[in-house]
Amino acid sequence: MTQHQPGTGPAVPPDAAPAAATGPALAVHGLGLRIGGAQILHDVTLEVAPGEMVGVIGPNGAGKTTLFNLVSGVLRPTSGSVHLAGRDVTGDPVARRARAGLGRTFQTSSVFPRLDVLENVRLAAQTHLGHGLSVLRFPSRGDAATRRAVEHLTEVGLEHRLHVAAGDLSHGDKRKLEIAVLLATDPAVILLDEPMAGVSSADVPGLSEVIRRLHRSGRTVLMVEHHMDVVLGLVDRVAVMHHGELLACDTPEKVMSDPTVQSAYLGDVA
Ligand SMILES: Nc1ncnc2c1ncn2[C@@H]1O[C@H](COP(=O)(O)OP(=O)(O)OP(=O)(O)O)[C@@H](O)[C@H]1O
Repeated sequence: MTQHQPGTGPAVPPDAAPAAATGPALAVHGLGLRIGGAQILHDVTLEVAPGEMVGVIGPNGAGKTTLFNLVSGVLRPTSGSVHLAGRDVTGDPVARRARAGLGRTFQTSSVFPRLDVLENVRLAAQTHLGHGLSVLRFPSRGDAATRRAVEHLTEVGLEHRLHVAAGDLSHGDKRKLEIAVLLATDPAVILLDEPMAGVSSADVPGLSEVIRRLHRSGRTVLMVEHHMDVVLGLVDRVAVMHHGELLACDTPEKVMSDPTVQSAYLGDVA
């Protein structure tokens, strides 16, 4: 098994924190968000170890997206902190967190539909390597960005679709492409925001396998996903949100046998 070493790519971001050998890759402590009179998120504490995959589940409105937005920097918490590899990034905007190694996919597709599959990933690789964001560069197969793009497209199983327009891919393949785009930026921690959203049931097993491979390659992943069977079959631990709080975080087996969690899903918890 290849162990991914975050930040060892050719272009190490100048403000990237050195990986803490023993500490969590991602830690949120006492995280809260209050908007007006409403406490949207309340005192969430969660740590994700390097190489660990944690799923975040919960009923609609539980606070999963809010947690992701606070971790990625889209929202600023009104209490608590976010640390990446031991570095406090609570006050950092999205771009700075991204440079520090936090990569995120979104619920809605974020690829360039008219560019082909290879170009989409090559652009991300080119930018990460410091070569700028231009489709007008004339890549050759030996080009570092192109090689990197092909490598990541192979990792997600799209190596046979390099010259298909991204807009012509199925939802499942678009999600794989988004993951390849993310990998091209060499993220230390990957946030997957509902990767199965809009994906046909026929595409779910293939996409699940891609996510499983991400995990097996040693990457650190935090994933929000509504498909419980998908989450429970993939992750090391599952965090259950309810009414803006973290109800439980443990192995899938322990969490699913927890009476509080069962009540939350049956709607019994106040
Ligand atoms: N900007 C905001 N202002 C007021 N309320 C908000 C705001 N953002 C989110 N909320 C509320 O906070 C709660 C949590 O929302 P959030 O979108 O995080 O839940 P979720 O678990 O991701 O739900 P879903 O599974 O439906 O996507 C919801 O009740 C939502 O209406």
